[in-house]
Amino acid sequence: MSERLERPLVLVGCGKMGGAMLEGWLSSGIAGGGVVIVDPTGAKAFDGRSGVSVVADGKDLPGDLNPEFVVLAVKPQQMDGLLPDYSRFAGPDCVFLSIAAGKTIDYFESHLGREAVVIRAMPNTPAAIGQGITVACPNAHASSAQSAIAEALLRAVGEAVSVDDESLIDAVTALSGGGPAYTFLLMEVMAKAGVAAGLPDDLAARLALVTVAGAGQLALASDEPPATLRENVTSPGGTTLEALKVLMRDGDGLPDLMVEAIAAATRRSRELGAKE
Ligand SMILES: NC(=O)C1=CN([C@@H]2O[C@H](COP(=O)(O)OP(=O)(O)OC[C@H]3O[C@@H](n4cnc5c(N)ncnc54)[C@H](O)[C@@H]3O)[C@@H](O)[C@H]2O)C=CC1
Ligand SMILES: O=C(O)[C@@H]1CCC=N1
Repeated sequence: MSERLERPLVLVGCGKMGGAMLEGWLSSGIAGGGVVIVDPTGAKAFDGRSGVSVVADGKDLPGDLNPEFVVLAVKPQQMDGLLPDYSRFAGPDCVFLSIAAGKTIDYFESHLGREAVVIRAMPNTPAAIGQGITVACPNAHASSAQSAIAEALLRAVGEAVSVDDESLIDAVTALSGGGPAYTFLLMEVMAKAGVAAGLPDDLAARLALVTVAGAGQLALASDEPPATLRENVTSPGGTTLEALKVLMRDGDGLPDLMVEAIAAATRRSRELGAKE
């Protein structure tokens, strides 16, 4: 990887998502200027790691700190209260990279100053094992060099896609941001259905877990689209077809349910953005 930060990266919020991304950045060595974590919990999993320091509050950051990136990874509802502590960094040399659901570029510009360099991104938790996917949208102030470093940061934890149309990020949040939860739910309900069909709990849980994970790996490794891979499992007159008749039923089947679910999450992302 050629892009590397030379000045500090400040990570504001080191919870599930911020921590997952930080793990990838530390193992890739991309944060060449060191990392300062701001988290009231003390980020115990990272405190003491090479190149990492931790403070409990943005007000405790050194006065002469000159970060290259400030990554905002707190809950959207916490953002209003803490942004004033970071507005002093806003300017052409510092990128604010937000992963908060709903919070728009305009929101950050209005709190940090219209000149702030802002990139709104939406990652997902498989970032913890380097298999996430993030979609990012930069504002007009982000230079190509800054966008390239942001992309390198995101690639350190999986795939990264850049879009110019920010309005796409709400649906991205619904699809891939929350997507791991839907997949884990699939594992849970498949296991429960297996138990209902007579399998012991442990065996059903293992079958559901390895089947969903294996199917995902197969889909990633294959040149065929998921629909073809599905058809490959579905023997004419066989067992899978009977299950799919239920799952793909018009009106109350999985396709209609998923459209409704993704629409609900997209709507919620827009609502979170609308709240100041
Ligand atoms: N969990 C997920 O799957 C994803 C979450 N996100 C976004 O990431 C953000 C964080 O979500 P999670 O990591 O799930 O939440 P989390 O609750 O695990 O992490 C939030 C962290 O912020 C810390 N925090 C609270 N107040 C703070 C303050 N004033 N200054 C600094 N740190 C503070 C908390 O101690 C906690 O460690 C949210 O905005 C969410 O929309 C985005 C994509 C996926
Ligand atoms: O549920 C949420 O609001 C966050 C955004 C995507 C995944 N988790």
